[in-house]
Amino acid sequence: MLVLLIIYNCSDQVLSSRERKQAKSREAGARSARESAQAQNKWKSNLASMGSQLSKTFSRRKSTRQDMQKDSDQNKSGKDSGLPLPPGMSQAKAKKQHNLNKMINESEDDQPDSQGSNIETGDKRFRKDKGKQLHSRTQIFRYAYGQIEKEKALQEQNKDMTFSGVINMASEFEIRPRPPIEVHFKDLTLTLKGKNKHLLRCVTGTLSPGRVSAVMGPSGAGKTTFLSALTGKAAAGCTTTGSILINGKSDSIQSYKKVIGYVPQDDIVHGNLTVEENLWFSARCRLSADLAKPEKVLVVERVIESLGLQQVRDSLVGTVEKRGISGGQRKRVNVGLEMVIEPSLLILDEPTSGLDSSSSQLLLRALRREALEGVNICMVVHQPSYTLFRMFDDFILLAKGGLTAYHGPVSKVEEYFSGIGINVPDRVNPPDHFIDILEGIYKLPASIGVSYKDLPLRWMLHNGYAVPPDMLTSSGSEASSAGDSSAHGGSLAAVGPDQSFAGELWSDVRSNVEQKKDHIQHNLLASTDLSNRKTPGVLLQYRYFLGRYD
Ligand SMILES: Nc1ncnc2c1ncn2[C@@H]1O[C@H](COP(=O)(O)OP(=O)(O)OP(=O)(O)O)[C@@H](O)[C@H]1O
Repeated sequence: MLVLLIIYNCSDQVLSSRERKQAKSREAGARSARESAQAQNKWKSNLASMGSQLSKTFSRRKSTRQDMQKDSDQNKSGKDSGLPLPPGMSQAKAKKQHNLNKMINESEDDQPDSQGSNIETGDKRFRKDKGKQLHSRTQIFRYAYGQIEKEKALQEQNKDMTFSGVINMASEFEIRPRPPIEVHFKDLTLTLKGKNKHLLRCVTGTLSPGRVSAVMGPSGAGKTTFLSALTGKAAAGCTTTGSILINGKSDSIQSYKKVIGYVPQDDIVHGNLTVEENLWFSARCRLSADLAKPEKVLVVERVIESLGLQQVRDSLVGTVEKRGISGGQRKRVNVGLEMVIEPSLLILDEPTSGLDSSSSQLLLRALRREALEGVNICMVVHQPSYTLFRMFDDFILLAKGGLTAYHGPVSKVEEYFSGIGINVPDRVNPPDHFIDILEGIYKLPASIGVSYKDLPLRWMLHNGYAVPPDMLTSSGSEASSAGDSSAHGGSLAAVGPDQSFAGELWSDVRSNVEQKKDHIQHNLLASTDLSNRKTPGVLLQYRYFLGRYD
Protein backbone atom coordinates (compact mmCIF):
# COMPACT_ATOMS: atom_id res chain seq x y z
CA MET A 1 0.00 0.00 0.00
CA LEU A 2 2.79 2.38 0.99
CA VAL A 3 4.70 1.52 -2.18
CA LEU A 4 1.61 2.24 -4.26
CA LEU A 5 1.17 5.57 -2.54
CA ILE A 6 4.80 6.49 -3.22
CA ILE A 7 4.49 5.48 -6.87
CA TYR A 8 1.29 7.49 -7.19
CA ASN A 9 2.88 10.58 -5.67
CA CYS A 10 6.06 10.34 -7.71
CA SER A 11 4.45 9.59 -11.06
CA ASP A 12 3.39 13.19 -11.60
CA GLN A 13 6.90 14.42 -10.91
CA VAL A 14 8.44 11.87 -13.24
CA LEU A 15 6.03 12.87 -15.98
CA SER A 16 6.58 16.59 -15.52
CA SER A 17 10.36 16.21 -15.51
CA ARG A 18 10.05 14.20 -18.74
CA GLU A 19 7.92 16.96 -20.20
CA ARG A 20 10.47 19.57 -19.16
CA LYS A 21 13.25 17.60 -20.84
CA GLN A 22 11.16 17.21 -23.96
CA ALA A 23 10.40 20.96 -24.03
CA LYS A 24 14.12 21.75 -23.62
CA SER A 25 15.09 19.50 -26.54
CA ARG A 26 12.33 21.02 -28.63
CA GLU A 27 13.43 24.55 -27.88
CA ALA A 28 17.05 23.68 -28.62
CA GLY A 29 16.07 21.98 -31.87
CA ALA A 30 13.82 24.84 -32.94
CA ARG A 31 16.45 27.46 -32.07
CA SER A 32 19.14 25.62 -33.95
CA ALA A 33 16.90 25.12 -37.00
CA ARG A 34 15.93 28.80 -37.03
CA GLU A 35 19.57 29.88 -36.75
CA SER A 36 20.45 27.48 -39.50
CA ALA A 37 17.65 28.85 -41.72
CA GLN A 38 18.74 32.41 -41.02
CA ALA A 39 22.35 31.53 -41.79
CA GLN A 40 21.30 29.91 -45.02
CA ASN A 41 19.24 32.92 -46.04
CA LYS A 42 22.15 35.21 -45.24
CA TRP A 43 24.48 32.98 -47.20
CA LYS A 44 22.15 32.93 -50.18
CA SER A 45 21.65 36.68 -50.22
CA ASN A 46 25.39 37.27 -49.78
CA LEU A 47 26.06 34.90 -52.62
CA ALA A 48 23.51 36.64 -54.84
CA SER A 49 24.90 40.10 -54.14
CA MET A 50 28.43 38.83 -54.58
CA GLY A 51 27.45 37.25 -57.86
CA SER A 52 26.27 40.57 -59.21
CA GLN A 53 29.30 42.42 -57.83
CA LEU A 54 31.65 39.84 -59.27
CA SER A 55 30.06 39.86 -62.69
CA LYS A 56 30.31 43.69 -62.76
CA THR A 57 33.92 43.62 -61.73
CA PHE A 58 34.79 40.73 -64.06
CA SER A 59 33.26 42.39 -67.05
CA ARG A 60 35.34 45.50 -66.45
CA ARG A 61 38.77 43.94 -66.90
CA LYS A 62 39.77 40.47 -67.79
CA SER A 63 43.24 40.89 -66.33
CA THR A 64 41.75 41.97 -63.01
CA ARG A 65 39.75 38.74 -62.89
CA GLN A 66 42.93 36.68 -62.95
CA ASP A 67 44.35 38.78 -60.18
CA MET A 68 41.18 38.47 -58.15
CA GLN A 69 41.28 34.71 -58.43
CA LYS A 70 44.88 34.67 -57.28
CA ASP A 71 44.06 36.98 -54.43
CA SER A 72 41.06 34.91 -53.46
CA ASP A 73 43.14 31.75 -53.35
CA GLN A 74 45.71 33.46 -51.21
CA ASN A 75 42.99 34.81 -49.00
CA LYS A 76 41.50 31.38 -48.46
CA SER A 77 44.84 29.98 -47.46
CA GLY A 78 45.22 32.73 -44.91
CA LYS A 79 47.99 34.64 -46.71
CA ASP A 80 45.93 37.67 -47.59
CA SER A 81 47.86 40.45 -45.91
CA GLY A 82 51.22 42.01 -46.45
CA LEU A 83 51.60 40.74 -50.01
CA PRO A 84 52.76 42.93 -52.85
CA LEU A 85 49.92 44.32 -54.96
CA PRO A 86 49.37 42.71 -58.35
CA PRO A 87 50.70 44.81 -61.20
CA GLY A 88 48.13 47.37 -62.38
CA MET A 89 46.00 47.30 -59.22
CA SER A 90 45.61 50.46 -57.16
CA GLN A 91 45.59 50.43 -53.34
CA ALA A 92 41.84 51.28 -53.19
CA LYS A 93 40.91 48.59 -55.65
CA ALA A 94 42.99 46.06 -53.77
CA LYS A 95 41.19 46.96 -50.54
CA LYS A 96 37.80 46.56 -52.24
CA GLN A 97 38.89 43.22 -53.61
CA HIS A 98 40.11 42.16 -50.21
CA ASN A 99 36.71 42.98 -48.68
CA LEU A 100 34.96 41.01 -51.37
CA ASN A 101 37.08 37.97 -50.71
CA LYS A 102 36.51 38.34 -47.00
CA MET A 103 32.79 38.32 -47.67
CA ILE A 104 33.12 35.13 -49.70
CA ASN A 105 34.98 33.43 -46.91
CA GLU A 106 32.58 34.64 -44.24
CA SER A 107 29.57 33.45 -46.15
CA GLU A 108 31.17 30.09 -46.73
CA ASP A 109 31.80 29.83 -43.02
CA ASP A 110 28.21 30.81 -42.35
CA GLN A 111 26.85 28.05 -44.54
CA PRO A 112 25.09 25.47 -42.35
CA ASP A 113 27.43 22.76 -41.22
CA SER A 114 27.43 19.29 -42.64
CA GLN A 115 25.23 17.98 -39.87
CA GLY A 116 22.75 20.78 -40.45
CA SER A 117 22.51 20.23 -44.16
CA ASN A 118 22.29 16.52 -43.52
CA ILE A 119 18.92 16.95 -41.89
CA GLU A 120 17.53 19.62 -44.16
CA THR A 121 14.42 19.22 -46.27
CA GLY A 122 14.84 16.97 -49.18
CA ASP A 123 18.16 15.57 -48.05
CA LYS A 124 18.35 12.34 -49.96
CA ARG A 125 20.56 10.56 -47.46
CA PHE A 126 18.14 11.30 -44.64
CA ARG A 127 15.15 10.16 -46.65
CA LYS A 128 16.86 6.92 -47.61
CA ASP A 129 17.94 6.12 -44.08
CA LYS A 130 14.50 7.04 -42.78
CA GLY A 131 15.90 9.00 -39.89
CA LYS A 132 18.25 6.33 -38.59
CA GLN A 133 20.98 8.97 -38.22
CA LEU A 134 18.86 11.09 -35.91
CA HIS A 135 19.11 9.75 -32.40
CA SER A 136 18.68 12.58 -29.97
CA ARG A 137 15.45 14.49 -29.48
CA THR A 138 17.22 17.75 -30.24
CA GLN A 139 18.35 16.37 -33.61
CA ILE A 140 14.84 15.22 -34.40
CA PHE A 141 13.32 18.57 -33.48
CA ARG A 142 16.05 20.31 -35.40
CA TYR A 143 15.13 18.31 -38.47
CA ALA A 144 11.40 19.02 -38.00
CA TYR A 145 11.85 22.75 -37.51
CA GLY A 146 14.41 22.94 -40.32
CA GLN A 147 11.82 21.44 -42.62
CA ILE A 148 9.04 23.74 -41.34
CA GLU A 149 11.23 26.83 -41.82
CA LYS A 150 12.06 25.72 -45.33
CA GLU A 151 8.41 25.03 -46.17
CA LYS A 152 7.45 28.46 -44.85
CA ALA A 153 10.05 30.10 -47.07
CA LEU A 154 8.86 28.09 -50.07
CA GLN A 155 5.27 29.01 -49.36
CA GLU A 156 6.22 32.66 -49.12
CA GLN A 157 8.01 32.46 -52.47
CA ASN A 158 5.12 30.63 -54.12
CA LYS A 159 2.07 32.34 -52.66
CA ASP A 160 0.07 32.19 -55.88
CA MET A 161 1.11 28.71 -56.87
CA THR A 162 -1.47 26.29 -58.22
CA PHE A 163 -1.97 22.75 -56.95
CA SER A 164 -0.07 21.20 -59.89
CA GLY A 165 2.73 23.71 -59.36
CA VAL A 166 3.00 22.67 -55.75
CA ILE A 167 3.03 18.99 -56.71
CA ASN A 168 6.00 19.69 -59.01
CA MET A 169 7.69 21.66 -56.27
CA ALA A 170 6.94 18.91 -53.76
CA SER A 171 8.63 16.29 -55.89
CA GLU A 172 11.61 18.58 -56.43
CA PHE A 173 12.06 18.99 -52.67
CA GLU A 174 10.92 15.45 -51.84
CA ILE A 175 7.89 16.63 -49.85
CA ARG A 176 5.40 13.76 -49.78
CA PRO A 177 2.25 14.74 -51.70
CA ARG A 178 -0.82 12.88 -50.45
CA PRO A 179 -2.27 10.11 -52.58
CA PRO A 180 -5.15 11.93 -54.25
CA ILE A 181 -8.78 11.02 -53.62
CA GLU A 182 -11.39 12.39 -55.98
CA VAL A 183 -14.99 11.81 -54.97
CA HIS A 184 -17.64 11.91 -57.64
CA PHE A 185 -21.27 11.44 -56.63
CA LYS A 186 -24.20 11.08 -58.95
CA ASP A 187 -27.88 11.25 -58.03
CA LEU A 188 -26.99 10.62 -54.39
CA THR A 189 -30.28 10.09 -52.60
CA LEU A 190 -30.79 9.10 -48.98
CA THR A 191 -34.19 7.93 -47.91
CA LEU A 192 -35.08 7.17 -44.33
CA LYS A 193 -36.26 3.57 -44.17
CA GLY A 194 -39.75 2.90 -42.95
CA LYS A 195 -40.69 6.56 -43.36
CA ASN A 196 -39.97 7.04 -47.03
CA LYS A 197 -38.50 10.40 -46.22
CA HIS A 198 -35.71 11.93 -48.31
CA LEU A 199 -32.80 13.39 -46.40
CA LEU A 200 -30.78 14.00 -49.57
CA ARG A 201 -32.06 14.02 -53.08
CA CYS A 202 -30.32 13.71 -56.46
CA VAL A 203 -27.09 15.33 -55.32
CA THR A 204 -24.56 15.27 -58.15
CA GLY A 205 -21.05 16.70 -58.24
CA THR A 206 -17.34 16.18 -57.70
CA LEU A 207 -14.96 16.95 -54.84
CA SER A 208 -11.45 17.28 -56.21
CA PRO A 209 -8.03 16.87 -54.58
CA GLY A 210 -6.30 20.12 -53.79
CA ARG A 211 -9.57 22.05 -53.46
CA VAL A 212 -11.45 23.34 -50.43
CA SER A 213 -15.24 23.12 -50.74
CA ALA A 214 -17.79 24.87 -48.54
CA VAL A 215 -21.19 23.27 -47.93
CA MET A 216 -23.88 25.76 -46.93
CA GLY A 217 -27.64 25.92 -46.77
CA PRO A 218 -30.55 26.60 -44.45
CA SER A 219 -30.73 24.78 -41.13
CA GLY A 220 -32.00 21.22 -41.61
CA ALA A 221 -31.21 21.21 -45.34
CA GLY A 222 -29.11 18.06 -44.99
CA LYS A 223 -25.54 19.38 -44.81
CA THR A 224 -24.40 17.00 -42.05
CA THR A 225 -26.25 14.16 -43.78
CA PHE A 226 -24.36 14.95 -46.98
CA LEU A 227 -20.99 14.81 -45.18
CA SER A 228 -21.94 11.53 -43.52
CA ALA A 229 -22.98 10.08 -46.87
CA LEU A 230 -19.61 11.05 -48.34
CA THR A 231 -17.74 9.19 -45.62
CA GLY A 232 -19.99 6.16 -45.89
CA LYS A 233 -21.45 6.71 -42.43
CA ALA A 234 -25.00 7.47 -43.44
CA ALA A 235 -26.02 3.91 -44.17
CA ALA A 236 -27.65 3.27 -40.80
CA GLY A 237 -31.41 3.47 -41.21
CA CYS A 238 -31.24 4.90 -44.69
CA THR A 239 -31.52 3.55 -48.17
CA THR A 240 -28.82 5.06 -50.33
CA THR A 241 -29.28 5.24 -54.07
CA GLY A 242 -27.14 6.83 -56.73
CA SER A 243 -23.41 6.28 -56.97
CA ILE A 244 -20.17 7.42 -55.40
CA LEU A 245 -16.99 6.93 -57.41
CA ILE A 246 -13.58 7.15 -55.80
CA ASN A 247 -10.92 8.13 -58.33
CA GLY A 248 -13.32 6.99 -61.02
CA LYS A 249 -13.87 3.54 -59.49
CA SER A 250 -16.93 2.28 -57.69
CA ASP A 251 -14.94 1.18 -54.60
CA SER A 252 -16.50 1.61 -51.20
CA ILE A 253 -15.45 4.84 -49.51
CA GLN A 254 -14.96 2.76 -46.36
CA SER A 255 -11.99 1.09 -48.06
CA TYR A 256 -10.16 4.41 -47.78
CA LYS A 257 -11.11 5.16 -44.19
CA LYS A 258 -7.49 5.19 -43.00
CA VAL A 259 -6.79 8.22 -45.16
CA ILE A 260 -10.07 10.01 -44.50
CA GLY A 261 -10.24 12.53 -41.69
CA TYR A 262 -13.63 13.41 -40.24
CA VAL A 263 -14.15 16.26 -37.81
CA PRO A 264 -17.69 16.07 -36.41
CA GLN A 265 -19.63 18.96 -34.89
CA ASP A 266 -19.04 17.58 -31.41
CA ASP A 267 -15.70 17.36 -29.66
CA ILE A 268 -13.42 14.38 -30.25
CA VAL A 269 -10.60 15.56 -27.96
CA HIS A 270 -9.52 13.95 -24.68
CA GLY A 271 -10.07 16.55 -21.98
CA ASN A 272 -7.54 15.00 -19.58
CA LEU A 273 -4.63 15.12 -22.00
CA THR A 274 -2.61 18.13 -23.11
CA VAL A 275 -2.93 19.53 -26.62
CA GLU A 276 0.30 17.87 -27.68
CA GLU A 277 -0.62 14.52 -26.13
CA ASN A 278 -3.93 14.56 -27.97
CA LEU A 279 -2.21 15.17 -31.28
CA TRP A 280 0.46 12.56 -30.59
CA PHE A 281 -2.10 9.95 -29.67
CA SER A 282 -3.93 10.46 -32.95
CA ALA A 283 -0.69 10.56 -34.98
CA ARG A 284 0.73 7.39 -33.44
CA CYS A 285 -2.44 5.38 -33.84
CA ARG A 286 -3.36 6.50 -37.33
CA LEU A 287 -0.20 7.40 -39.21
CA SER A 288 1.62 4.68 -41.07
CA ALA A 289 3.32 2.36 -38.57
CA ASP A 290 6.59 2.33 -40.52
CA LEU A 291 6.92 6.11 -40.70
CA ALA A 292 10.17 7.11 -38.98
CA LYS A 293 9.87 8.99 -35.70
CA PRO A 294 11.44 12.23 -37.05
CA GLU A 295 8.79 12.25 -39.76
CA LYS A 296 6.03 11.84 -37.17
CA VAL A 297 7.54 14.66 -35.12
CA LEU A 298 7.55 16.79 -38.26
CA VAL A 299 3.87 16.04 -38.95
CA VAL A 300 2.81 16.92 -35.39
CA GLU A 301 4.99 20.03 -35.15
CA ARG A 302 3.77 21.24 -38.54
CA VAL A 303 0.14 20.95 -37.40
CA ILE A 304 0.86 22.69 -34.07
CA GLU A 305 2.57 25.48 -35.97
CA SER A 306 -0.04 25.92 -38.68
CA LEU A 307 -2.98 25.87 -36.24
CA GLY A 308 -1.26 28.40 -33.95
CA LEU A 309 -1.24 26.04 -30.95
CA GLN A 310 2.38 26.64 -29.83
CA GLN A 311 1.36 28.67 -26.78
CA VAL A 312 -1.00 25.99 -25.44
CA ARG A 313 0.77 22.84 -26.55
CA ASP A 314 1.44 21.78 -22.94
CA SER A 315 -1.94 22.90 -21.55
CA LEU A 316 -4.62 20.43 -20.60
CA VAL A 317 -7.52 20.52 -23.05
CA GLY A 318 -9.93 20.48 -20.12
CA THR A 319 -13.28 19.00 -19.23
CA VAL A 320 -16.58 20.31 -17.92
CA GLU A 321 -15.24 20.10 -14.33
CA LYS A 322 -11.72 21.27 -15.06
CA ARG A 323 -11.34 24.30 -17.28
CA GLY A 324 -8.66 24.02 -19.94
CA ILE A 325 -7.90 25.83 -23.16
CA SER A 326 -10.37 28.24 -24.79
CA GLY A 327 -13.27 27.10 -26.97
CA GLY A 328 -11.59 28.34 -30.15
CA GLN A 329 -8.34 26.54 -29.31
CA ARG A 330 -10.33 23.40 -28.54
CA LYS A 331 -11.95 23.60 -31.99
CA ARG A 332 -8.52 23.87 -33.55
CA VAL A 333 -7.28 20.83 -31.60
CA ASN A 334 -10.27 18.87 -32.91
CA VAL A 335 -9.22 19.75 -36.45
CA GLY A 336 -5.58 19.04 -35.60
CA LEU A 337 -6.44 15.49 -34.52
CA GLU A 338 -7.52 14.74 -38.08
CA MET A 339 -4.80 16.80 -39.73
CA VAL A 340 -2.01 14.79 -38.06
CA ILE A 341 -3.17 11.60 -39.73
CA GLU A 342 -2.13 13.15 -43.08
CA PRO A 343 -5.50 12.47 -44.71
CA SER A 344 -6.18 12.53 -48.42
CA LEU A 345 -9.81 13.49 -47.85
CA LEU A 346 -10.70 15.75 -44.96
CA ILE A 347 -14.35 16.30 -44.05
CA LEU A 348 -15.27 18.86 -41.40
CA ASP A 349 -18.65 19.71 -39.92
CA GLU A 350 -18.76 23.34 -38.87
CA PRO A 351 -15.13 23.70 -37.73
CA THR A 352 -15.43 27.51 -37.68
CA SER A 353 -18.64 27.72 -35.63
CA GLY A 354 -18.04 29.73 -32.48
CA LEU A 355 -14.72 31.08 -33.78
CA ASP A 356 -14.09 34.78 -34.32
CA SER A 357 -13.20 36.03 -37.75
CA SER A 358 -9.42 35.97 -37.30
CA SER A 359 -9.40 32.45 -35.76
CA SER A 360 -11.62 31.23 -38.61
CA GLN A 361 -9.21 32.68 -41.12
CA LEU A 362 -6.23 31.13 -39.34
CA LEU A 363 -7.96 27.76 -39.46
CA LEU A 364 -8.84 28.12 -43.11
CA ARG A 365 -5.31 29.15 -43.99
CA ALA A 366 -4.08 25.98 -42.27
CA LEU A 367 -6.57 23.93 -44.30
CA ARG A 368 -5.63 25.69 -47.52
CA ARG A 369 -2.02 24.74 -46.82
CA GLU A 370 -3.16 21.09 -46.52
CA ALA A 371 -5.01 21.43 -49.83
CA LEU A 372 -1.77 22.52 -51.46
CA GLU A 373 -0.39 19.10 -50.58
CA GLY A 374 -3.26 17.54 -52.51
CA VAL A 375 -5.80 17.03 -49.73
CA ASN A 376 -9.43 17.11 -50.81
CA ILE A 377 -11.23 19.22 -48.21
CA CYS A 378 -14.97 19.61 -47.77
CA MET A 379 -16.57 21.42 -44.84
CA VAL A 380 -19.89 22.71 -43.63
CA VAL A 381 -19.61 26.35 -42.73
CA HIS A 382 -22.17 28.72 -41.22
CA GLN A 383 -22.32 32.39 -42.09
CA PRO A 384 -18.74 32.92 -43.23
CA SER A 385 -17.53 36.49 -43.66
CA TYR A 386 -16.99 37.60 -47.25
CA THR A 387 -13.21 37.25 -46.81
CA LEU A 388 -13.61 33.72 -45.51
CA PHE A 389 -16.07 32.80 -48.26
CA ARG A 390 -13.59 33.92 -50.92
CA MET A 391 -10.96 31.60 -49.44
CA PHE A 392 -12.92 28.54 -50.60
CA ASP A 393 -12.51 27.09 -54.05
CA ASP A 394 -15.93 25.46 -54.45
CA PHE A 395 -19.37 26.11 -53.06
CA ILE A 396 -22.14 23.56 -52.51
CA LEU A 397 -25.47 25.20 -51.72
CA LEU A 398 -28.11 22.81 -50.43
CA ALA A 399 -31.81 23.66 -50.32
CA LYS A 400 -34.29 22.14 -47.88
CA GLY A 401 -35.07 18.52 -48.60
CA GLY A 402 -31.40 17.82 -49.39
CA LEU A 403 -31.59 19.24 -52.91
CA THR A 404 -28.75 21.07 -54.64
CA ALA A 405 -29.21 24.72 -55.57
CA TYR A 406 -25.61 25.25 -56.72
CA HIS A 407 -22.36 23.29 -56.84
CA GLY A 408 -19.38 24.87 -58.52
CA PRO A 409 -16.57 27.37 -58.13
CA VAL A 410 -17.07 30.19 -55.64
CA SER A 411 -15.99 32.60 -58.37
CA LYS A 412 -18.92 31.59 -60.60
CA VAL A 413 -21.82 31.53 -58.12
CA GLU A 414 -22.91 35.15 -58.52
CA GLU A 415 -22.75 34.83 -62.30
CA TYR A 416 -24.96 31.73 -62.17
CA PHE A 417 -27.63 33.32 -59.97
CA SER A 418 -27.63 36.59 -61.87
CA GLY A 419 -28.28 34.47 -64.98
CA ILE A 420 -31.64 33.57 -63.46
CA GLY A 421 -32.33 37.12 -62.36
CA ILE A 422 -31.07 36.89 -58.76
CA ASN A 423 -28.55 39.61 -58.03
CA VAL A 424 -26.78 40.13 -54.73
CA PRO A 425 -27.60 43.57 -53.34
CA ASP A 426 -24.74 45.93 -52.53
CA ARG A 427 -22.91 45.30 -49.26
CA VAL A 428 -24.65 41.93 -48.75
CA ASN A 429 -22.54 38.81 -48.36
CA PRO A 430 -23.45 36.49 -51.33
CA PRO A 431 -23.86 33.24 -49.33
CA ASP A 432 -26.08 34.99 -46.75
CA HIS A 433 -28.26 36.30 -49.55
CA PHE A 434 -28.67 32.92 -51.23
CA ILE A 435 -29.47 31.20 -47.92
CA ASP A 436 -32.05 33.88 -47.04
CA ILE A 437 -33.69 33.19 -50.40
CA LEU A 438 -33.71 29.42 -49.82
CA GLU A 439 -35.14 29.94 -46.33
CA GLY A 440 -37.90 32.03 -47.87
CA ILE A 441 -36.84 35.00 -45.72
CA TYR A 442 -35.93 37.12 -48.73
CA LYS A 443 -38.83 37.22 -51.18
CA LEU A 444 -37.82 37.09 -54.80
CA PRO A 445 -39.56 39.67 -57.00
CA ALA A 446 -42.40 38.16 -59.06
CA SER A 447 -40.92 39.81 -62.17
CA ILE A 448 -38.13 37.21 -62.42
CA GLY A 449 -40.67 34.40 -62.58
CA VAL A 450 -38.74 32.08 -60.27
CA SER A 451 -39.79 30.96 -56.83
CA TYR A 452 -37.16 29.97 -54.28
CA LYS A 453 -38.68 26.51 -54.37
CA ASP A 454 -37.74 26.19 -58.05
CA LEU A 455 -34.04 26.77 -57.52
CA PRO A 456 -33.00 23.08 -57.16
CA LEU A 457 -34.94 22.20 -60.30
CA ARG A 458 -33.33 25.15 -62.11
CA TRP A 459 -29.92 23.83 -61.13
CA MET A 460 -30.72 20.35 -62.44
CA LEU A 461 -32.04 21.68 -65.73
CA HIS A 462 -29.08 24.06 -66.06
CA ASN A 463 -26.69 21.08 -65.87
CA GLY A 464 -28.82 18.69 -67.88
CA TYR A 465 -29.25 16.29 -64.94
CA ALA A 466 -32.09 13.77 -64.95
CA VAL A 467 -35.01 15.18 -62.97
CA PRO A 468 -37.31 12.83 -61.04
CA PRO A 469 -40.79 12.84 -62.60
CA ASP A 470 -42.46 14.01 -59.40
CA MET A 471 -40.31 17.15 -59.46
CA LEU A 472 -41.09 17.79 -63.09
CA THR A 473 -44.87 17.47 -62.94
CA SER A 474 -45.24 20.90 -61.56
CA SER A 475 -42.01 22.81 -61.38
CA GLY A 476 -42.92 24.73 -58.26
CA SER A 477 -45.26 22.57 -56.29
CA GLU A 478 -43.18 19.42 -55.89
CA ALA A 479 -39.97 21.18 -55.07
CA SER A 480 -41.87 23.45 -52.78
CA SER A 481 -43.21 20.54 -50.87
CA ALA A 482 -39.55 19.64 -50.29
CA GLY A 483 -38.90 23.05 -48.83
CA ASP A 484 -42.04 23.32 -46.79
CA SER A 485 -42.12 19.84 -45.39
CA SER A 486 -38.44 19.84 -44.55
CA ALA A 487 -39.10 22.74 -42.27
CA HIS A 488 -40.82 20.12 -40.17
CA GLY A 489 -38.33 17.36 -40.73
CA GLY A 490 -36.88 17.64 -44.25
CA SER A 491 -39.17 15.30 -46.12
CA LEU A 492 -40.50 15.11 -49.63
CA ALA A 493 -42.84 12.26 -48.91
CA ALA A 494 -43.16 12.62 -45.19
CA VAL A 495 -45.86 11.13 -43.07
CA GLY A 496 -49.16 12.62 -44.21
CA PRO A 497 -51.23 14.68 -41.83
CA ASP A 498 -54.14 12.25 -42.16
CA GLN A 499 -52.09 9.28 -40.91
CA SER A 500 -53.48 7.77 -37.75
CA PHE A 501 -51.57 7.77 -34.45
CA ALA A 502 -51.18 3.96 -34.63
CA GLY A 503 -49.83 4.21 -38.18
CA GLU A 504 -47.32 6.88 -37.14
CA LEU A 505 -46.20 4.80 -34.14
CA TRP A 506 -45.78 1.73 -36.33
CA SER A 507 -43.64 3.58 -38.86
CA ASP A 508 -41.48 4.97 -36.04
CA VAL A 509 -40.92 1.49 -34.59
CA ARG A 510 -40.09 0.09 -38.04
CA SER A 511 -37.70 2.91 -38.72
CA ASN A 512 -35.90 2.39 -35.40
CA VAL A 513 -35.56 -1.36 -35.97
CA GLU A 514 -34.18 -0.76 -39.48
CA GLN A 515 -31.66 1.73 -38.10
CA LYS A 516 -30.43 -0.66 -35.38
CA LYS A 517 -30.13 -3.51 -37.91
CA ASP A 518 -28.16 -1.35 -40.32
CA HIS A 519 -25.94 -0.12 -37.55
CA ILE A 520 -25.00 -3.67 -36.57
CA GLN A 521 -24.44 -4.69 -40.19
CA HIS A 522 -22.38 -1.59 -40.83
CA ASN A 523 -20.07 -2.37 -37.91
CA LEU A 524 -19.72 -6.05 -38.72
CA LEU A 525 -19.09 -5.80 -42.45
CA ALA A 526 -15.38 -5.41 -43.03
CA SER A 527 -14.40 -3.61 -46.21
CA THR A 528 -11.16 -4.27 -48.08
CA ASP A 529 -8.53 -1.73 -47.27
CA LEU A 530 -7.38 0.19 -50.35
CA SER A 531 -5.66 3.04 -48.55
CA ASN A 532 -2.16 1.60 -48.88
CA ARG A 533 -1.44 2.49 -45.25
CA LYS A 534 -0.52 0.08 -42.50
CA THR A 535 -1.43 1.55 -39.15
CA PRO A 536 -0.31 0.09 -35.79
CA GLY A 537 -2.23 -2.98 -34.60
CA VAL A 538 -4.82 -2.91 -31.82
CA LEU A 539 -2.34 -4.01 -29.14
CA LEU A 540 0.12 -1.28 -29.99
CA GLN A 541 -2.69 1.27 -30.06
CA TYR A 542 -3.71 0.03 -26.62
CA ARG A 543 -0.14 0.56 -25.42
CA TYR A 544 -0.25 4.13 -26.71
CA PHE A 545 -3.52 4.55 -24.91
CA LEU A 546 -2.09 3.33 -21.62
CA GLY A 547 1.13 5.29 -21.76
CA ARG A 548 1.64 8.91 -22.56
CA TYR A 549 3.97 9.86 -25.41
CA ASP A 550 7.68 9.26 -25.07
N1 LIG B 1 -31.23 9.44 -38.72
C1 LIG B 1 -32.19 10.33 -38.93
N2 LIG B 1 -33.46 10.07 -38.66
C2 LIG B 1 -34.44 10.97 -38.89
N3 LIG B 1 -34.23 12.17 -39.41
C3 LIG B 1 -32.98 12.52 -39.70
C4 LIG B 1 -31.87 11.62 -39.48
N4 LIG B 1 -30.75 12.23 -39.86
C5 LIG B 1 -31.12 13.45 -40.29
N5 LIG B 1 -32.44 13.63 -40.21
C6 LIG B 1 -33.20 14.82 -40.60
O1 LIG B 1 -32.68 15.26 -41.84
C7 LIG B 1 -32.68 16.67 -41.88
C8 LIG B 1 -31.30 17.17 -42.22
O2 LIG B 1 -30.46 16.99 -41.08
P1 LIG B 1 -28.97 17.52 -41.04
O3 LIG B 1 -28.44 17.33 -39.68
O4 LIG B 1 -28.21 16.89 -42.15
O5 LIG B 1 -29.21 19.07 -41.35
P2 LIG B 1 -28.16 20.25 -41.39
O6 LIG B 1 -28.34 20.95 -42.69
O7 LIG B 1 -26.79 19.78 -41.08
O8 LIG B 1 -28.71 21.16 -40.22
P3 LIG B 1 -27.97 22.19 -39.24
O9 LIG B 1 -27.43 23.28 -40.10
O10 LIG B 1 -29.07 22.68 -38.38
O11 LIG B 1 -26.91 21.44 -38.50
C9 LIG B 1 -33.17 17.18 -40.55
O12 LIG B 1 -34.50 17.55 -40.69
C10 LIG B 1 -33.02 15.98 -39.65
O13 LIG B 1 -34.01 15.94 -38.66
